[in-house]
Amino acid sequence: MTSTDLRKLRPDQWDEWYANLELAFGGVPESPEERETWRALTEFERAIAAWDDGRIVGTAGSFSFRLSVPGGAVVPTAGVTAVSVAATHRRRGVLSAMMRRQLDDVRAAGEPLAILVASEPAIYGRFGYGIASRQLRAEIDTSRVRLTVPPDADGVRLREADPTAVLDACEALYARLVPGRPGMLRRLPGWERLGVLDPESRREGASPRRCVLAEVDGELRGYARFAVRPEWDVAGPKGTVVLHDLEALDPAAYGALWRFLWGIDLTSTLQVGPRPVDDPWQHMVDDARRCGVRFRDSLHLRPVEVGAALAARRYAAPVDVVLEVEDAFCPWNSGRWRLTGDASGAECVRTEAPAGLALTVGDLGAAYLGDTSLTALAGTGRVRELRSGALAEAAGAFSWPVAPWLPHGF
Ligand SMILES: CC(=O)SCCNC(=O)CCNC(=O)[C@H](O)C(C)(C)COP(=O)(O)OP(=O)(O)OC[C@H]1O[C@@H](n2cnc3c(N)ncnc32)[C@H](O)[C@@H]1OP(=O)(O)O
Repeated sequence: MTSTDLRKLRPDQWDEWYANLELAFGGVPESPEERETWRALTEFERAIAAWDDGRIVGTAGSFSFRLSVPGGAVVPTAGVTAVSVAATHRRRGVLSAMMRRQLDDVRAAGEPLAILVASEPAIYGRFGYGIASRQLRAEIDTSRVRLTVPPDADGVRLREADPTAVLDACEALYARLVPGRPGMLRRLPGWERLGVLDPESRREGASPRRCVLAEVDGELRGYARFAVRPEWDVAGPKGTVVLHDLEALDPAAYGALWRFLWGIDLTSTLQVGPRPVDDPWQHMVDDARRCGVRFRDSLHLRPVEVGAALAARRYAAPVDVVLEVEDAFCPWNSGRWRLTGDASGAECVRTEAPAGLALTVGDLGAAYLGDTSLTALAGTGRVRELRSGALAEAAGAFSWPVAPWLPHGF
């Protein structure tokens, strides 16, 4: 397939475009509520359709996000989405052609980063994406595991509310947290709807979504959206609390919300996720083994413009290192870059100076948000130290005290 078969999507072609995507994901149609949400969020200027014989056989799109990066900046970022190729046209290079077009477009738009959530992690490494954040999931036996919350959690008032009625207030609280946690997205209007998108087909026997607010002196300090899946056996109740999302501004509200979820009557399991890998509740329990904690890849990130991407974040320690970057898919990034920076600012410019560290653009993407250590990547042999001391210096600088986390897919 050649790039001439790729065209920008027109609004009247959305149904066919989306049907290709649904078929590639198994063919179970989404609910009208889900379809409407995604149609409304589609940015047609950024959506690609691959055509063959008058039919759409490939889809790809992207959202214009702003991604929170270490240090608090929110950076223009392409959120790659809706990638599919018809089963009849697989493994003929349709995906490769769409990725080529898309990354060229992202570069032309001046966005230094591209991110995605992969259906299968093996797909995107060849296009220069690295795994930049992980997510935690847990299945906690709340009948056995004890939770200890800070004493001031007693001063937090909890109140249940209709999730849709309090959506704006919850979104305003979420927005306050974005700069403090790399990997979160500054959401455009409309994206907050994901928090209450709750089709019955996805509930798996659980209740409609509920929302509990944590307030102190009438001020919103946190919220949790959750559902309850009731279940009974001969021994009695053994229901499950399904936590969808939880945000809090301080430890008191955070503790009060977790204690509430832990203690809902007639339940003995709390299903959690996706959460940050450094979620503090893990240090508030007396038996971490009965919490069924699992981790998996979350955000895949690709520096589209290495210089602008590295200059946009801050560094945990002073760094002055020349990086020899290898980027086979976007060769404009290949070559040597001098990165200087610290916690207050950074610069990354082309240089002819000898390199201290050699790495691929995918490994740079993996390290970018501070989750993947350059030292660990050096252990794979892919990151190579060319100047003594450069690895320790760069690894310390790229690390970050708050783990990156993407709260929701897209
Ligand atoms: C961000 C998102 O939207 S993630 C969603 C991705 N979509 C899906 O998973 C839906 C189901 N799958 C599909 O639609 C298709 O199989 C796709 C999009 C994954 C691949 O499309 P194709 O057109 O077949 O890929 P293409 O022919 O361009 O393959 C390019 C390379 O990727 C490899 N590749 C393709 N799919 C996979 C996969 N699932 N796992 C591992 N490697 C893969 C190919 O083998 C090829 O390798 P090569 O360059 O070494 O020869």
